[in-house]
Amino acid sequence: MTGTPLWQTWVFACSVLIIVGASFVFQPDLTTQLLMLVPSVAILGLPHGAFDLPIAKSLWPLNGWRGHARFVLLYIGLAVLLICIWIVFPGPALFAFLIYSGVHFSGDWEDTSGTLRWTGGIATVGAPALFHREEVASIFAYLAPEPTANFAATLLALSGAGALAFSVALIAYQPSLRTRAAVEQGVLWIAAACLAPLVYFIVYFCTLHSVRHFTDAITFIEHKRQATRVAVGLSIVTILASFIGFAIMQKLGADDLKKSVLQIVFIGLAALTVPHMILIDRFQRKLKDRQ
Ligand SMILES: CC1=C(/C=C/C(C)=C/C=C/C(C)=C/C=O)C(C)(C)CCC1
Ligand SMILES: [Fe+2]
Repeated sequence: MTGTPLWQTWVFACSVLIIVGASFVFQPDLTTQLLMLVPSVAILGLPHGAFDLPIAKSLWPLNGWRGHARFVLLYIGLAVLLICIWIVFPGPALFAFLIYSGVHFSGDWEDTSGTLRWTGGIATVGAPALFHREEVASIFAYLAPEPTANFAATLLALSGAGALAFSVALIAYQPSLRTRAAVEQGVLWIAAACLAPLVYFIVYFCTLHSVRHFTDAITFIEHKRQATRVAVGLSIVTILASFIGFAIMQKLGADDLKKSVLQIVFIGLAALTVPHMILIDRFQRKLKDRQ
């Protein structure tokens, strides 16, 4: 976005530096990565989704409680529909989710040249697959049949390689592209290379994507206090629910249960992010029209 504050780049770069430093002494296994993922996304990631209702209000007139209820029902209904679609067609659903996520994340570099915007979008999902293809494939295998999961991870790795080569060439030959976006994407690649895929995702999602969305949303929505209270409340409920869920999971120690909890976390996240992505993309278009 035009006038994106520079402190956001610093927050991201410093977070990556600290986490990469910490990863030399502590390399978490998948269960620990999940234990880190849920509260981090709840504390730093979800608030950007919790602003969706006020954002919707700035886009459409949601009159009275009926208007609000209609929006919430549509939002949750769409998420439930997507969970059903995922259960019936897990393979195509995973592909659609990855493509839509890349498009959504490319919005983080909306104020930059078209090409760097797209290399950034592809890098967000392709970079971890390029360096840790096997690990990404095994996470995807919780979400879709194994051959599809493998294929998706390989395709992501190839797209990541393409995006990396293309952006390096672009930045080398076009000095005008040596912008803040180029620095952020460089940091993103370092994070993806050095960190486990989920840890990389936590750092990118929480300290760049979410911070950027959150700052834009808070600038434009009305009733900031009320919206912030809803966002904090939602995060607290999610944190409590996830801790209780994990405590039960650890106690029971059942392998199948662990798998189903993983599926609930990822498919639930995927389903909730689709109505969020549609809304945010509309919101970003509106912001662009205003400028
Ligand atoms: C599961 C998974 C990945 C993809 C996550 C995605 C695609 C998340 C999208 C979230 C969205 C779109 C949030 C919107 O605000 C990675 C990074 C490849 C690493 C391996 C595990
Ligand atoms: Fe988002």
